[in-house]
Amino acid sequence: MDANDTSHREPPAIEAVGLHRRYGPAGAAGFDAVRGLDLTVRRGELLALLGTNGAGKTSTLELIEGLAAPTAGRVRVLGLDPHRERAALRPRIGIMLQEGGFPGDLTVAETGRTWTGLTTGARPVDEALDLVGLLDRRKVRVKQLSGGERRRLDLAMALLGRPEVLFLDEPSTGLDPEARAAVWRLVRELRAQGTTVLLTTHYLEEAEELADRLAIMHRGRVAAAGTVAEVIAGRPARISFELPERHGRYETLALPPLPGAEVTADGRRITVQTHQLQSTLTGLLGWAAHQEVALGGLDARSASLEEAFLAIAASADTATVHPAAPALIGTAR
Ligand SMILES: Nc1ncnc2c1ncn2[C@@H]1O[C@H](COP(=O)(O)OP(=O)(O)OP(=O)(O)O)[C@@H](O)[C@H]1O
Repeated sequence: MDANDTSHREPPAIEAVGLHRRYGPAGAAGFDAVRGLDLTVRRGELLALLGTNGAGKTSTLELIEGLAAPTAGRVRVLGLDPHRERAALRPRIGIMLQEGGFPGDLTVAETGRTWTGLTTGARPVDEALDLVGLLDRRKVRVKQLSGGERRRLDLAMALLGRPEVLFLDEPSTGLDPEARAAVWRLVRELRAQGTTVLLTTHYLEEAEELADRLAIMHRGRVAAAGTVAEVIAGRPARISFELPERHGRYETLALPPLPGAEVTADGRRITVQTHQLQSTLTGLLGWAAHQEVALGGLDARSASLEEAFLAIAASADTATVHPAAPALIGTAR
């Protein structure tokens, strides 16, 4: 057993097992937004929850934050039931909502004083405002803040209690690049100080920059989870190009044998997926040179998080995948 492994001593920061959330009545009139979700976030870890639109991220987050009870399954945060034991848990967690919705007539400092009552109050308001660069805006009314400043106020309020677990719901949406970089620096600092962070984001780059591990949701479940390398592992590299058009038609071409590769054709555009990028590319380029075929818009890339995400998003679609070459590609018209 790993000497640093404390999992046998204390429960994980967040643990969800077989989580379900249903909106509406049983039967066809209702909708299962979360369908048997399993998720573990270790203490001190930053986990990014990604997902296709409507995958159920917000519905899941609300269960973990205790804002709603699951239809079935079990969720624990710091060993507590976040819905039933909300009063005990609330001061130990920080929640940055997508829309903080603070009253517009209160000043930034007044908002901090009001909000601090909901937390342990461990961090002074001015310190939280300073962390997000809003200290000099403390006397400004919330309604006078820019969109980006409001987002930073949302974050400052989530930091008031020096939370053990921090929930960040799309923290950098609406921020300009400079403010985003500042938020990322702050999140890294908090993580380095031992704060557990569960972050939802639509930006794959944000997940790659910040997360120890990530989980990709699709249709109410976790479809893939692990480090970026683990999520990408096993995904094929991709080569794409266009067949040439000659004399108003494009040619019927027999691609060379590309062992282990999968070839798909969409008109003239050919996509080759392979786990041996170098040898497949070598075979393809050698063939093209020999046949004197120009491969238009040739693009070859290793597997990426974006590729993995898109593959998961498309997984319910019925993509036609042909077996490996040799294959007849192209249609003479
Ligand atoms: N109150 C509700 N009643 C019925 N269906 C709902 C309700 N809230 C959400 N849904 C549906 O549940 C599914 C999951 O929604 P949810 O907001 O959790 O997804 P999400 O992953 O956060 O999406 P996005 O990334 O687009 O914000 C969606 O199909 C949504 O339409």
